[in-house]
Amino acid sequence: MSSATAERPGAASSDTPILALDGVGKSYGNVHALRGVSLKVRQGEVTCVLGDNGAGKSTLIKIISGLHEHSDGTMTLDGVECSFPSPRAAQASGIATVYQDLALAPLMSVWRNFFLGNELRRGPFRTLDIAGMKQICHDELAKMGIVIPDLDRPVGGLSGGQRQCIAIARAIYFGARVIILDEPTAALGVKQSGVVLRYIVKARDAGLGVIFITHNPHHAHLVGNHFVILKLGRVVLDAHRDELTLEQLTTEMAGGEELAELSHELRGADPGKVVAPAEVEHGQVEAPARPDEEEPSA
Ligand SMILES: Nc1ncnc2c1ncn2[C@@H]1O[C@H](COP(=O)(O)OP(=O)(O)OP(=O)(O)O)[C@@H](O)[C@H]1O
Repeated sequence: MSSATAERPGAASSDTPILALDGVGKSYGNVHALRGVSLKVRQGEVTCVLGDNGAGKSTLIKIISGLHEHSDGTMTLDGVECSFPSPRAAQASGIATVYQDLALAPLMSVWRNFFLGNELRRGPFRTLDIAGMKQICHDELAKMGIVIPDLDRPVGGLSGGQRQCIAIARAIYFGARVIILDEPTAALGVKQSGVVLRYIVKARDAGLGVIFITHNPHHAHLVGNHFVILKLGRVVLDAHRDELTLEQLTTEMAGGEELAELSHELRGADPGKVVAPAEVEHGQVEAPARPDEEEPSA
């Protein structure tokens, strides 16, 4: 397995995915967090990775972003086998990760955050090029349709959606080709989620390969080109947009046939009361006994 830092991958044919995982597994001791996961990320597409708690989404992000190495399978970048020994190596290969906590400094201004750790300097004394940074920050945000009237404002005073967009714009400006978004809409209301979803579409249309990690099939279906559902570390669904309706995606996410069967059972047990599957799933009500399990009456 070659290191991504050792050589920049060569020219790839247009239908080669930017990033591909083939049979990737990851074990922590005897816990198999991921097993046989295959995934293709293409330029100008949004690949949605959905899954419940413990499905393996964070582990997948960690492998692609260079925090953890995979135990099995292969990962290729532009068709060349690779692994990322560190987040810096992944970044150098054009893979940027925007985590939920965003790695933004809330008390610093918008433009300072945009350049955090990559400040522009000029002149013999290498002084900060403040005017240059503000101009670039303004232009880059404007290019993606983000209007923030005062770039000197602390980032902490902006809405969650705006903060997400700044973190995404920053990653794109600093050369990302693949951008991993870790549940970017999870903590947002409907309106703010809309801001971020529009921005995901802009990143896609700018030619990036977007990996959108989410619990929310509605958000995924609005922007996704293809959908992968993880369950207990395995891929249980991999489908393109034209193969899958929102209803099918929602059903698959909710547990698919298992949940339908349970719902059917519960209705059968007491036709007068329809128990929502979600109530059972969240332990709010106990599943009643199946009619065929009931004690025979005396
Ligand atoms: N460092 C670790 N050591 C041991 N087990 C781990 C470790 N990290 C994750 N796991 C296990 O691997 C499985 C997948 O976890 P992971 O965090 O990737 O899931 P997830 O889909 O991101 O879940 P969530 O949405 O709750 O964050 C879980 O069973 C988890 O307990």
